[in-house]
Amino acid sequence: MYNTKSISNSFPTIRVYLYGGQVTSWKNNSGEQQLFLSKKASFKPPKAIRGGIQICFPQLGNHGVLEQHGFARNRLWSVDESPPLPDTTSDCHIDLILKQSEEDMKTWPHSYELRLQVALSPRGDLILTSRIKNKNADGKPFQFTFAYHTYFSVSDISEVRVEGLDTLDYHDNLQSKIRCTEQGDAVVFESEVDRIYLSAPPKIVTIDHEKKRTFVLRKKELPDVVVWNPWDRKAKAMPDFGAEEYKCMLCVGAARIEKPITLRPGEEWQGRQEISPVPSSYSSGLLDPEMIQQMQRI
Ligand SMILES: O=P(O)(O)OC[C@H]1O[C@H](O)[C@H](O)[C@@H](O)[C@@H]1O
Repeated sequence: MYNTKSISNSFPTIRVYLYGGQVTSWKNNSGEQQLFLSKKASFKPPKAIRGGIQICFPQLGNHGVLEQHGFARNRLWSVDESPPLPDTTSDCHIDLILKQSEEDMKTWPHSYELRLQVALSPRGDLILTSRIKNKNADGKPFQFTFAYHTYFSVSDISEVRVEGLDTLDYHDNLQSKIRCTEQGDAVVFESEVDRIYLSAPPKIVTIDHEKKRTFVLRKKELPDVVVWNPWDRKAKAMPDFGAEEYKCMLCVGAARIEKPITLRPGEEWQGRQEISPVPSSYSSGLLDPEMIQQMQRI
């Protein structure tokens, strides 16, 4: 079917599908899966693969006239034969590229190159770098939004909290995108959540209390953050998602939505998301000082 590419840095391994340019698996040194992939995921067009890390381009959600989350996640990408040099010290990477198709030109009449580099750092961090270039020959600029829609695997959603988003404004997709302000010192999950946090700091942490694992997400040129869990009712309504699977996943991903990017012909934009899984020992509402020190060192 669709080609997969795997890279391995002795043990941490990553699987990337050419369909969607999507990372569908990321295992750490102990073979533990870091990303959620639905047991009911479809690997066939026109459905995007439910889980992993989806590349949303040139539109996120329904914030535009294109299909939900744009077309990039539903296209067959190619291996990039002339990739740019990696920004990391890693020599362990996969490079993919997506260019416009005749079909896409009907709805988004632009010539572009979207390059994606998926790299594993020497210590096992996952680094995604996207480069988007305007190749229009007619002199026209184009505008787009973008996201790494990242499905983390978690032990139990009720034991998870996301830190780094306190006091920020967000658009609440459950209330017609109205602008709200985060009141809590962390985001916790007791019902459906579907938000876009605006102008978030470059580091966001997702703490899985039960698993004692923290995902430290760092981002560049991607000011916003998508946070989503469908909860039970929506989970049941999605054909490619198990009714109970909402309990073991959480989407937290770097995005650029509020201020779309405009590129003139020849211009290039670059956006990056880096995830470091670190052990955490979070208990009773207080951060363990050892963990704070460890996170400061990262
Ligand atoms: O079902 P999908 O098209 O993959 O979208 C899954 C989710 O993605 C984002 O987080 C949106 O904010 C949600 O509204 C949407 O339900």
